[in-house]
Amino acid sequence: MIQFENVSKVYEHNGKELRAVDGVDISIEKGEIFGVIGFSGAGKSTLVRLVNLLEQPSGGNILVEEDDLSRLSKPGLRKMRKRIGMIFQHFNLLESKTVLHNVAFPLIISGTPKKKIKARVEEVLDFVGLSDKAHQYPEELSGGQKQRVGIARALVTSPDILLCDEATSALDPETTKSILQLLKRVRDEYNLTILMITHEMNAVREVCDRVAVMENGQVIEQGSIFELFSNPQHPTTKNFIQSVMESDIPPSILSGIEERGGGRHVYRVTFVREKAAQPIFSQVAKNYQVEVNVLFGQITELQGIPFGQLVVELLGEDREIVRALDYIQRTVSVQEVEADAG
Ligand SMILES: Nc1ncnc2c1ncn2[C@@H]1O[C@H](COP(=O)(O)OP(=O)(O)OP(=O)(O)O)[C@@H](O)[C@H]1O
Repeated sequence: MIQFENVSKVYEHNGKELRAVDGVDISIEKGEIFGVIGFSGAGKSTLVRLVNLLEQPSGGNILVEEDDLSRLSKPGLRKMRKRIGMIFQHFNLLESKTVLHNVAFPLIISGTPKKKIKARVEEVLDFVGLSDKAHQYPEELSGGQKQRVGIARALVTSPDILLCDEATSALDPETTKSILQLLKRVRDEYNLTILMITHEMNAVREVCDRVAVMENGQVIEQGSIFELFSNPQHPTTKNFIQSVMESDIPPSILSGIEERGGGRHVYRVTFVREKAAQPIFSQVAKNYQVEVNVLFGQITELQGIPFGQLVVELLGEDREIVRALDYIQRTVSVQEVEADAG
């Protein structure tokens, strides 16, 4: 549906070249919610501006289905703009206009007949749950309600792509959740393709099917949410995941390990899929002369798949521990924990 092929965007800055987007290859399927995550300055907004036709790439191609965005004729551009809706971090609503007028605005400027506008605005306001706010003004709404107006306005022209630029970054966690759920409904009921730019891993984890991690204009890693969370490769990806997974061992537990002799038999065990439910440790305790002391951990779900990490200490004779470890490693991934590394 949206294809980035070796896309670059170079700016001149103080006589120097700045590669805001640098050789990006991403392929987004129709009906997919695709996240692009990165710290400030990674190039995410530039990437969005290339899709919403505000800027031209310096190199490479962006295809929307069969259309190459840099080769569109003027009528082609107008048509493409209608196919792309956008929502923003600060909502970008017209403060002096009612909710109804804000949502109707894209149809008014495209010369849609009044009757059609009324019916379509009613429909999308109902979809976002704001039918009763149609005659209120933005300043009378909460942040979440304003973003709902933003979503209704983006949907009113029936686009098939929705671009979300930090759409939940100005909202509290509860409101964020409800907006993300609404975006999921947008995808499910209208079969839109959603490109979501964010620096919040929680938002990505909540709704995205796949994600690309950007740094210095480049995609450093991409894959399904499950792949990235269960087996991140790049330190920046690991950082983002740690921000939501609390995989760091708390200092009090680390110092306890140190006191007991430096973490020789402390391991981080990662469970995925059905293995999270397997009673591995009770088997270990039963079959080997080893006690299992669970120090820290959490089990969660990613895209409906169980995923967990436990930090365990194995107590017993060295020889038995080696045998027990061998058994554990046959089923799940095990990594030794250094007391000072976590
Ligand atoms: N019009 C421009 N002219 C010159 N440099 C630019 C321009 N737009 C962006 N940049 C630079 O390109 C790099 C990427 O910026 P971009 O805004 O795309 O990053 P971002 O990941 O969206 O960050 P943020 O979340 O802070 O907006 C930055 O170094 C930025 O300073």
